[in-house]
This record gives sequence, C-alpha cells and structure tokens, in this order.
Amino acid sequence: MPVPGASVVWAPEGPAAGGAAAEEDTREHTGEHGSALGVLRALDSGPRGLVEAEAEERLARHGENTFPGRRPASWPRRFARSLRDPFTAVLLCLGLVSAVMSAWATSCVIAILVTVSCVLRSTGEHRADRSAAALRDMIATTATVRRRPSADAPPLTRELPVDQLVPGDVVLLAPGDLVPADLRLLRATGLTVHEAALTGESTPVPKSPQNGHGAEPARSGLCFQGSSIVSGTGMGVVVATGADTLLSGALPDRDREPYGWRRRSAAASPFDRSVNGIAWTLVRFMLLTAPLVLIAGALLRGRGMETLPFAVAVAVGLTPEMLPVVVTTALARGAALLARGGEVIVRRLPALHDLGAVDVLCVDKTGTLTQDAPVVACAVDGDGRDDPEVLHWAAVNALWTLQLAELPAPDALDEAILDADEELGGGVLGADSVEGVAALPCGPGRLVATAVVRGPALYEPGRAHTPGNVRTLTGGPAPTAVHTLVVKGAPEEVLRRCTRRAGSPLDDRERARLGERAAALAADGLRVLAVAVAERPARKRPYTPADERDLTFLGFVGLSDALAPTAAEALTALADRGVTVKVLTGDHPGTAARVCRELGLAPGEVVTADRLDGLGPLELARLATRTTVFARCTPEHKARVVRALREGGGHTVGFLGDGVNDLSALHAADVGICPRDGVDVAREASDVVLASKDLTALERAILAGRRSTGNIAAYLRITLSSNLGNVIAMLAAGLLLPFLPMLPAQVLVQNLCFDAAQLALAFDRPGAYALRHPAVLRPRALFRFMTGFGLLNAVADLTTFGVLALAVRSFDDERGQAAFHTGWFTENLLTQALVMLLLRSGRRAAEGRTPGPIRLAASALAVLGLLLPVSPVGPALGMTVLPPLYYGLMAGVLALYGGALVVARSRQRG
Ligand SMILES: Nc1ncnc2c1ncn2[C@@H]1O[C@H](COP(=O)(O)OP(=O)(O)OP(=O)(O)O)[C@@H](O)[C@H]1O
Repeated sequence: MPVPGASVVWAPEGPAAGGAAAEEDTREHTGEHGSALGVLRALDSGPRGLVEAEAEERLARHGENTFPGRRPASWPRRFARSLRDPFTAVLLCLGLVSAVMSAWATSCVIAILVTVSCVLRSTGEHRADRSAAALRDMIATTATVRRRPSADAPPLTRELPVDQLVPGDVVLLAPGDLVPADLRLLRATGLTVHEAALTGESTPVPKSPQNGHGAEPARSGLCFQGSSIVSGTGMGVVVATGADTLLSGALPDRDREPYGWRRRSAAASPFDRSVNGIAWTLVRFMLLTAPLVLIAGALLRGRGMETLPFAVAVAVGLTPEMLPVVVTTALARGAALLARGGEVIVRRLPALHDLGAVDVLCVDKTGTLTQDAPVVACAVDGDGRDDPEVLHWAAVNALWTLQLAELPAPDALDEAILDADEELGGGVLGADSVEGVAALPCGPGRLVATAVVRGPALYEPGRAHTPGNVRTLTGGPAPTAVHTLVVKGAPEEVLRRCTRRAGSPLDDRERARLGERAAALAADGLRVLAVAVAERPARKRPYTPADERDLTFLGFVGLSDALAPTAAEALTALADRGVTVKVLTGDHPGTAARVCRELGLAPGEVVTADRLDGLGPLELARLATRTTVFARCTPEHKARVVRALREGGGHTVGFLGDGVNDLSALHAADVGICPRDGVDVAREASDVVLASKDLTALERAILAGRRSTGNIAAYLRITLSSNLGNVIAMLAAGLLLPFLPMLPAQVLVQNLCFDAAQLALAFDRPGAYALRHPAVLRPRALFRFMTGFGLLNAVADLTTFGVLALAVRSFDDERGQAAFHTGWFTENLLTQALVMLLLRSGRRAAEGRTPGPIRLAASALAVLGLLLPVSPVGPALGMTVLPPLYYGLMAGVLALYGGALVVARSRQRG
C-alpha cells in the first residue's frame, strides 16, 4: 500500500509506462508533507531508520516487496497460456473443422493430443519456473538498510533481502545498486540514475533531494523501483513497495513470447531466430497442407469433403506438436544440471540455448581476467624516481573521495592505495591529516576522481614537509584560506588537465614524455594512475569537473593486479570450443595487452576506443571483427562493439562483465553473463550468473547450452523427416489407392505414440562432435535434412506397400484394407524406432552409448508397433492380425532402410 502523505508525484512519460496507465499511476500524496522531513514524519520514520519490531509489523501489514510479475502463475492460467502456442492453435483449428464436419473420431484424438501436449508443457514450465525461482533466490539482491534494534539503540546499517523492505525503511544507495522500492531521496551526492525500465530513456538522470515546484523538481527527488544507480551515492526513505510501486502499476503483465518466455529486448534473440523461426515456418506449411490434400483429392479422384478428416490427419501428422515441450524440458534440464553443480545460474531459460550458440565472447578485464585485487607496486615522479608523496596525495584523494561521496566501500584501487599508504605509516603528510571539502568520484566514462581538501598542497619536490617548512606550489607563503584539488586517474586524462610540473610549466613535449612513461609502466602489466594537485582560493560554491584544470603533475602510482587463477585455462578451452574471445576494457591499452599476453591471448593491435567514435556501422563491424582488445572503453563503447559484432558481423555475442560500466554491453549482448559478486545491477541485467569466479564454469555452461540445442535439433531432425516421409507416403497412397491408406484415428494414435517416444530426445547426450562448435539451429540445413531423409522415409513406406501387396494380396474387401492399415501402422512405428536410434546424432555416428531413455523409448515404439494390432485395442482401431510373411519381408525392408540411413547420414552436409 502506498503510505498516505509519502508517495510519488511524478509519472514517467516513456513507452513502458506512458499514456493512461501512467496517468492512473501518478500518485498524488505529497501535499503538505513535501519536504524530506515531512515525508519521514508522515511515514512515522526518521533519518535513523525504523525500529526492527515496527518494521516486522509493517511487513505483515504491507506484505513482501515482490514485483507482481515475479509471482508464479496459477495452474489454469498456465494451461491457458500453453494453448497460445502456434502448433496448439493450428491443432485446435483442425479439431474444430473436424467437429463441424462431424468427424468426431478425428476431433476427439486431436483434443487428446492438445490436452496431453498442454498438460506436459504446463507441468514442464511449472517445474522450470519453480527451479528458476529457486535459482533467483540463490542470487537474490539485497538493499543496504538503516534500522534500529530498539527505539533507544543506535542505528545499524545492514544488508536486507529486498523483499523484506517496508515503507518507512531508510535505504542507502551506491553505484551498481538497483533501486529496491520507490524511494523519496533524503540526501544525495552526485547521484545519477538509469531509469530506462520506466521511461525508455537510456541516459542517466541526475537526482537530488531538493523538492521544488512542478513536476521536474519533484521527479528529481524520487527514485523508482526498477531503476539503477549509475554514479554517486544517496539515502532515501521507502514510500511504496511491492504492487504499489510505480513499476508494478505501469508495466502490463508479462509480455510473453509464443513459448511463454519473456523477450529481453526488442531485437530478436538467437532463440527467437532459430527455434521460433522454424516453428512458424512449419505452421505455415501445415496450414497449406490440408487445403492441398483436399484440392488434390478433388482433382485426381473426384473426391469431395469426405477427404477432410484425412486431410486434417495429414496436416496434424506434419506437426511437431511436442516441440514446445521438448524445448522447455531440454533447456530446463540443462539449467537444473548446471545449478546443481552450484556453478552457473541461468536466469532466462532461452539464454541457455543462446549460450550454446555464442561464437564471440566479449569480456572486461578487471575482475574477470584479473582478480580485481590490486596492490601498489610503485609510486614514482615524472622521472621514474620513487616518490612517497605521490602515494600520499593519491591516498588523500582516495580517503576523501570515499568519505565525502559516501561510497559504501572503497573501490579496489582506492583500497590498495590506502593500504599502501598505511604501510608507510601515514607518510609525510598522513592521508587523514587534511580535512576534506568536496569529492567528485570517477564513474562510468569518467576516468578521474577528485577530492578537494582544506589547506595548501604542501608540495615542494625533494623535500620532506613539516608544518614548519610549508610552501605552496608556486613557492609563495601558504595562504590561510586555500583549497587543494587532488586529482588522480587515467594518465592521459590527468595529463590533459595539467599545466605545470614541479614548479615549471608543462608543455606538449613534456606531456608526451610523461605519457610514454605511463605507457612503459602499463606495458609491465601495471594499472597506472597519474596524480596531480591544484590550489584554489577557498570557496563555498560547489566544485564541478570544470574545476579540474591548471593542475600540477606529481607522478604515477602503478598497481599490479594478479591474473584470475583459471582465466588462462578458460580462454584456451573456449578457443578450442570455437569461441573467439575479445577484451573490452576501460583500462590502459598497454595494461590490457600485457594481461592478454600473459593469459596466452594474442592481443594483436590494441584499439583505443576513441577510434570508434567517427566510424559508421560497417567500418565498426569490420574493426570489431578483426580486433581482439579494445582499451579505454566507456560503457557506450563496449555496447557499440557488442552491437557491431551482432548486427554487422553476424555473430552471436556473449558479454561477461561485473561492473556498472558493463551494464549497456550486458543489455546489448545476445547473452549477458555476470559473476555472482558483480554489482546488483549487472547481475539483474544478465541472463546467466556465474556462481564462482571460476571462468572454466563458463565453458561448462556453454557446453550445457550446446547439449540442449543438440537435443532440440535431434528432435526436429527426427520428427520432421519422419513426419514428412509419412505425409508424402500418405498423399501418394491416398491418391493412388481407391481406399484411405490409414484411418484418421490410426494416424492420430500413431502420432501420439511418436510424440511420447520423442520426448525422450530431451534427455539425450549429444556426442562430443556436437559440442565442439557453437550450436546453432540452421533452418536451411534442417529443412534440407528433412527433405532428404523424409524422401528416404517415404521410399521405405512405399516399399512397405509393395511388401503388403505381396503378403496380403487383395485389398478389395474390408479385411484386406484393415491388413494394409495395420501393416503400415506397424512399419511406421518400427521405422520411427530405427530413426530415433540412428539419426539422433546428425552426421556423426553416435559417440558413446545411446542413453537409456532413448533406448527405452525406441524399444517401446517397436513393441507397440508389433503388439498393438494383436492386442484387444487393435480391433477397436480397425486393425487386424497380419500374415507371418509380412514380418519376414518387413525385417528385410527395415535392414535395408537402416543401412540406407547410416550411409545417407555419413554423406549428409551440415
Ligand atoms: N578509484 C579511481 N580513482 C581514479 N581513477 C580511477 C579509479 N578507478 C578507475 N579509474 C580510472 O578509470 C579507468 C577505467 O576504469 P573502469 O573501472 O572503467 O575500467 P577498468 O576497471 O579499468 O577495466 P574493466 O573495464 O576491464 O573493468 C581506470 O583504468 C583508471 O584509469
């Protein structure tokens, strides 16, 4: 429930929440409680947070803070959703037509087919949803909350599962956090928020707690669930949770794909392109089949609407109606096996298919290829001499950026600098001996961090400084009211802002020389930060990046960052599996190149991302394809390279990154991958989460994806080729014979048997060959396979007709026709069993043993084919006992067919 007097004034205007829905969701509760304190009071809260007991009571009253879209769907709803599948829709249409024409047997069997398929599918999806929810819980995001154990106890700041948040909770925000509920800001420092989920706007929006008049200022004082913190920090009070948040109200129910999975972005994913693409092509084919059979019957045999049940049966015979079930089962099983290993969590099922198709993997460097545990290796002046003061000023910067920007934890570089400075005993200056005034932290696309401290820079080269010998940078006496800007960051960015060095001017030549020195440090694999300072008369006006100029260069700090232990092994394994790895980093080109070399990845020419700025899509795609390492990437550069590889290069691209600066690329990739300890927002944007830092887990996930795709491909190969073969034979027989070659009910029962048996293919274990390359379902290759093997299957069927002619002799009476129907039914089930055993692995012979479920399913088919006609069900289905000669001849046909399948498979392309 929104709390009176505390909610939101602004309604977003973007596509996700526009129009009437947004208007409806505009909450007008601020009224006289407009100020931050007023809102806190209205919520019966305070800056020190809620008391735990009160929070518990509120949780009981307001319910958990869960997004309604995340709640599991009810059974009836799930069942209704499975009816929305294209194959089911076609089957239902055919059933309806049959019912209208009073072909009751046909419509009954179709109804059974649809029910079985929908029950199997909703059960499969229910299981998949349940395990996905369990997986989500494993990586549930938390919020940093301030609460008090009791009314008089001091507040404690702790991590709380997001679903436990209640209105009135005081929440702290930092870069990379997801906004956990709708919040009213109480405090903010340089806070920018990504609100694309609500407004579609991709540029971060600045936020501040000031509450002005009109819509804009009020909007800037609010942060909404579903948005994420890009830079800066803040503190806010929860004003709405769960279903009451703006996001819940604005978004419609899950925008579902035919297979019930939500699309991540407007662009078609590899899953959409292959599985859905194939499905829709087949649907069109099926819709054409029935009218064609009717027309052919009318033209060649002068038959009328009495052919309709047969035409319907033929169209149904072509349908791979179990495709959605097989796809769900194969993917869910792959994802569950990965999760059971505790290594990889697949957050969106189709992403497992897409992971198997990935042929280019882009990774960031820091924290992925390296450990992101930097250690200071050197602090030197511009001439390469050790200079502890450089480290001290870097530490002053780190300390005050951390404190004033209220970052919850220092970034790894700052932490290393503070540790190193502490080891030096606080050094000449002592990092905490100066008082901080302001901080401008670095963030995505901003490669410098500035801290402003009170007092002069205390810098004079080569001298130890004590309060007694304080001199200013310019050598004059220390003024009393001075602020010092301490800047550290990427060498080229800092040097660009420097005009002096140790008391002398810094010209372009000297700047270039210093740049080379930084490059030399980077070539040793060090992460390099330049440090500079500037004095300004003390002032009250806030500092902005425009003040970062006319700096005096001090020196460089070099930090070493050890390689991730399994990175080299993982890169080799990925290369062996046909995945090209590219590195997109915000770091220095030299550092990136060295790290790649140490990992055995030839960096080639390292491209600095500013070269991308002027390039058109084609040139960019070409450059992206031939380049292995891009350095100094902003978040947008990373996303552009990923998009260029996808759209221009035709690759299926995975992106592995852990930081806020990787967010756009995670969204842009076909598959976004994030380590479990990546920032919340990166994890939330990714499809696959690596539970450990072990990169080799990624290779295993890719293999699981390929296995699932291999199983789906095997199902499609087998089903489509045998279905087509049957349809061709049925058409030929239907047109040549004076009687129907198989009764509609027999066709449909046979279909039911095929469907049940083919489900086993979701449990196949494709051979090693199928895992060697990215697994892509290629519709063309598939349709080629279907045609070739379908024709072969039809030949086997037509030969069976010959066998039946020999064994049964006369088809003039009902007995003879029943024998024909039975003989063909038996042959179909036997050939289907054979096809399942021989075609499951595509071109290659099966490597290793055929898995149990497939052997069992094939045997069951064969036994059914042989025994059903002689069982009590046989006569009910219009079947009869066949002469022994038939079985003898049939064995010969099967042997020939099996041999032909093996030969054709070994010659087949693709
Ligand atoms: N705390 C910091 N203080 C000053 N400069 C920093 C700080 N953190 C990063 N930088 C500068 O910004 C650059 C880019 O950092 P960013 O975090 O975007 O990428 P990265 O961590 O170097 O690499 P990757 O993209 O591989 O994760 C760094 O190379 C460094 O020069």
